[in-house]
Amino acid sequence: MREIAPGAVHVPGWLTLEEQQHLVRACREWARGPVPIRHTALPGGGVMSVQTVCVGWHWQPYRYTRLAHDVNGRKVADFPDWLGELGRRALADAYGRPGDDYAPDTALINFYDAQAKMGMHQDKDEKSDAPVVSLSIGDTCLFRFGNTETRGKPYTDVELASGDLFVFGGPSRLAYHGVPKVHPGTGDPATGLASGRLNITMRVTGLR
Ligand SMILES: O=C(O)CCC(=O)C(=O)O
Ligand SMILES: [Fe+2]
Repeated sequence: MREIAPGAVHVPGWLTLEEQQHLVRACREWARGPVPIRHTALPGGGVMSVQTVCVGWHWQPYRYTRLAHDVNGRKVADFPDWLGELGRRALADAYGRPGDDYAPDTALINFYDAQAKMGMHQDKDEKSDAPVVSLSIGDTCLFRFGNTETRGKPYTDVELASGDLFVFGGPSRLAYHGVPKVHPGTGDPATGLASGRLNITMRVTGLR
């Protein structure tokens, strides 16, 4: 366990292999629908290189909706209780305090192939300051965790490997972060993911 910045904690190897396998199966199911995984279209006309599917609430730049207007208009899958339970355990382990009051209501599941990246951004479309819980499975990536003021330095580069937990909340909740690189072929196919990287972030939207 390492504190990267105040409120930002990296816990390597947090998920068991069985938990990773369970998450891979769940993500594969969500990727099929009711709202299929897609490269999110950006307002400027571009598309994201990662592929994303959401549960609980659908995220499209730059808001959450119940219906996926930018995909097929359908309602995304419900946020399952077991995922919230995993989120509470993650928070408790990362922060060393009870996570009982943490009630994530959305998860974004990102799939990165060998070329995919994510630019420096803030997770700021949530109307709650509750922490973000991030789980990684598959290929290791370079995760860049910065500051709340600018996309640039100072930042800390962290390698996120399969099974790693990263939590950011408190003074780090609005820190810029991104994924400049995925290291292809570094994941263990025993997770059920033959190639690429999965990242699952749980959040509290603050919406109802
Ligand atoms: O893939 C990651 O580790 C980060 C994903 C992320 O920042 C996001 O979905 O907002
Ligand atoms: Fe993010």
